[in-house]
Amino acid sequence: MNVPVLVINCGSSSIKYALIDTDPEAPRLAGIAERLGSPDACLKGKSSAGDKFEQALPNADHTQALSAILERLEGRTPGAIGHRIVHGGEKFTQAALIDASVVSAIQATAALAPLHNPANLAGIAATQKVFPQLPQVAVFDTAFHQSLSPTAYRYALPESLYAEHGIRRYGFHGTSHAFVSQRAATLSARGAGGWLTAHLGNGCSTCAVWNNQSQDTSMGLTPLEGLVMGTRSGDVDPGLHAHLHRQLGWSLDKIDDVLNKQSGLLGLSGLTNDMREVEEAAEQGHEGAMLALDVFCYRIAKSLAALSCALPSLDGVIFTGGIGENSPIVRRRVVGLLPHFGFALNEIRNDAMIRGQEGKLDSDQHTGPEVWVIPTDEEGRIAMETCHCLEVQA
Ligand SMILES: Nc1ncnc2c1ncn2[C@@H]1O[C@H](COP(=O)(O)OP(=O)(O)O)[C@@H](O)[C@H]1O
Ligand SMILES: CC(=O)OP(=O)(O)O
Ligand SMILES: [Mg+2]
Repeated sequence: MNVPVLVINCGSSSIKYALIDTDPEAPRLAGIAERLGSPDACLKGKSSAGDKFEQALPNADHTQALSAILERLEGRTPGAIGHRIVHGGEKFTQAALIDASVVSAIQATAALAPLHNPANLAGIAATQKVFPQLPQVAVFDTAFHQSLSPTAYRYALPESLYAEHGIRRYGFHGTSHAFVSQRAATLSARGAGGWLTAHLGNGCSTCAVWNNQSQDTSMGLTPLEGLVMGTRSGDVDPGLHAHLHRQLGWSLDKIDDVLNKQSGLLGLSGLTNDMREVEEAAEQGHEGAMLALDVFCYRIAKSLAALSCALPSLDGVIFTGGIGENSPIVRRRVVGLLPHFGFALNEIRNDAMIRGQEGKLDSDQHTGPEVWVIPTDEEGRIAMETCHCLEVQA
C-alpha cells in the first residue's frame, strides 16, 4: 500500500515529524516541536516552498503540538502514521500495525529504554487522539538487529538474567544502519557484502552488516553502550557504578543521569555536546575539546576494528548522521586510525563532502575497501516500512 505517511519521532519533550509523499519528488514537510511542557515550547520547520517557520506554543503538550503540526501540513492529508519506537525487545523483528497488544508489548519493554519508550508511547496516544481514523505503525530501532547471533547478543552473565529478564544486547539506530548499508550495496560496484556503518549523530553507534543483515552493533541493552556520544559516556567499566555508589555515595538515579546526560563530548570537553563547537574550540587549542575529539574518534575506530571480526570480508565503511555526513575532520581521523584496513581516503573529496551529499571518498584506482558518506534517511525508511506493513496486513 502506497500512501503519504506522517512519520513521528517522539521524544520526552520533542516531536520530530516528516510528511513523506508517495511521489518521491514531492517536497517533504518536516520539522520539530521542542521544549514541550515548558513556556519556551515552539514548533520549527520548513514549508514545501522551502521557507523556514517558527511558532511559539507556550506550555503545549504532545497533543497540542500535534494539532499545530497538523495545521502545517498545507492541506496534505496523511494516509498512515509511522512511529519511530526505540526499543522493541525480542518481540519485534519488523514493523507492526499498532493495536492494544502492540502498545502493551512496547510498555513491557519500557523498563529497558526508560528515556525513549515512554515518550514514544505518549506520541502514539497523542496521534491516536488527533488522527483517530488513520492506521498507525510502529517501526523499531531494534528490529534490524534481531539477526544478531547469541555470540554477538549475549552478555557473559548468568543465563537466568537473559531467560527471565531479557537482559541481552539489542542494538539501536536500526533503520539508519539498514538504510545506509542497503544504499551502499546499490551504489557500490561491490554490492551487498561486508559493510561497517558509523551512525554519528547525537546518539552514535556502529554496525557490521553482511548481505544486508546486521551481524553486530555497538549499542547493547540500552542506547548507552558503545561509542562516545553528545552527552552519553558509551562504554565504561561496569565496576564504575558500584564505585561511584560506594565511594561517592551517588544514587542510581544520579549515576544514570551523569552517564546519559552529562558525559560524552559534553563531559570530556567541559563545554558542549555539539560537535561543531567541539571542533571549533579544539582548533583554538582548548584542551578539553581536543581531548574530546581524540577520544570520540579513537573509540569509533576501535569499535569499527572490533566489529570487523563479525564480517567474513570487508567491502567498506559508511559514515552517516549529522557528524558522519558533515565532519571531514572526524572521518579523516577515524580512517587514519585504521591503517591496516587498506582504506585510501582522498583528502580533497573528503573535505568537499558536507551538507548531506552522498559519495565515495576513495582515491582514484583504489581497489581496497571503500569509504562512503551516505546521508541517512530514517524518516524515509520508516515511511517505507509503514507502507510495507500495511500492505502485508491488507
Ligand atoms: N558541519 C558540521 N561539522 C561537524 N559536526 C556537525 C556539523 N553539522 C552537524 N554536526 C553535528 O551533528 C550532531 C547532530 O547530529 P544529528 O544526526 O543531526 O542529531 P540527531 O541524532 O539529534 O538527529 C551534532 O553534534 C552537530 O554538531
Ligand atoms: C537510540 C538512540 O540513541 O537514539 P537517538 O540517537 O535518537 O538519541
Ligand atoms: Mg538522529
